Amino acid sequence: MKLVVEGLYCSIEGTQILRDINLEVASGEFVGLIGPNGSGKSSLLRCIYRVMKPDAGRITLNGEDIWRLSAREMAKQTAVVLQEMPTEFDFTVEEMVWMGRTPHQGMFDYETAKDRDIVMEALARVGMQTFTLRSFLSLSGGEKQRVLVARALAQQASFLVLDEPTNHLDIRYQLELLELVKGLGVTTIAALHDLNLAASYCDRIYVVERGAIRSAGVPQELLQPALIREVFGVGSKVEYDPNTHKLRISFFLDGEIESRG
Ligand SMILES: Nc1ncnc2c1ncn2[C@@H]1O[C@H](COP(=O)(O)OP(=O)(O)OP(=O)(O)O)[C@@H](O)[C@H]1O
Repeated sequence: MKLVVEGLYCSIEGTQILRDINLEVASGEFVGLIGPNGSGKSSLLRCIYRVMKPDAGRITLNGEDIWRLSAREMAKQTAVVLQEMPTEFDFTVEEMVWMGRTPHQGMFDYETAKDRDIVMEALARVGMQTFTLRSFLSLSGGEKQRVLVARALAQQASFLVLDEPTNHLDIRYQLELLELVKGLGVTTIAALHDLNLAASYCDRIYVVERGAIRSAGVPQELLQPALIREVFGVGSKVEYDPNTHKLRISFFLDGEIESRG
């Protein structure tokens, strides 16, 4: 599944939030969005998963304008994991994950053994298989996050949209979740605050700044101290770790190094 965003403009209540956004996620690619608070990452993702209608521009999945897809087709193709998913009613963990199967079922279809296997496997993959009957609202933030990832897995979508998916997770689950998603080989776009995680898992990264794409590239070329300073206003040291073959970025505020030295 290939995502293309072309010339996207979006405003909320008369204020322009996104301007002239152009980006692509190739089939099977894991692309990250990074940028300061309020830069427009979530708004861009909202346009991509079709809850916000742009003023201008086009978003296509495999060449098809997403606004021409039915809600059901859209739900079959696109799974979304947000930081805070508002839930009006309390469901059990299992029920939450079953919702991922809804777009695949007809109106009079019963749950099949295959659906059940998919749901249980999704729960097992995020380590939540012993929580099936627990109330979703009673879970910790990280447990909720893992259930929402299980729901996305159960949906078996070919395009994943993740908005800060590691927000509530402890370090082990952060790594496991990103390994898991990466291992699916599904086209993915993810807003990530943690630049080290972005550097480790993204094939390419777009930098969002004040509602526009400032730059894009592979992590090793893009994530340089000069860019990090200009975008995030902090100093940084970027090193290549020969053991993990990943970038390791440490951050400091101006004056910190001198005052400690
Ligand atoms: N419903 C809304 N009404 C008014 N302004 C909004 C609304 N939603 C978002 N904005 C504004 O749009 C801009 C972009 O917000 P957005 O949430 O997309 O940024 P973000 O990069 O995801 O931020 P963060 O890193 O803090 O999550 C911000 O200035 C925000 O205040």
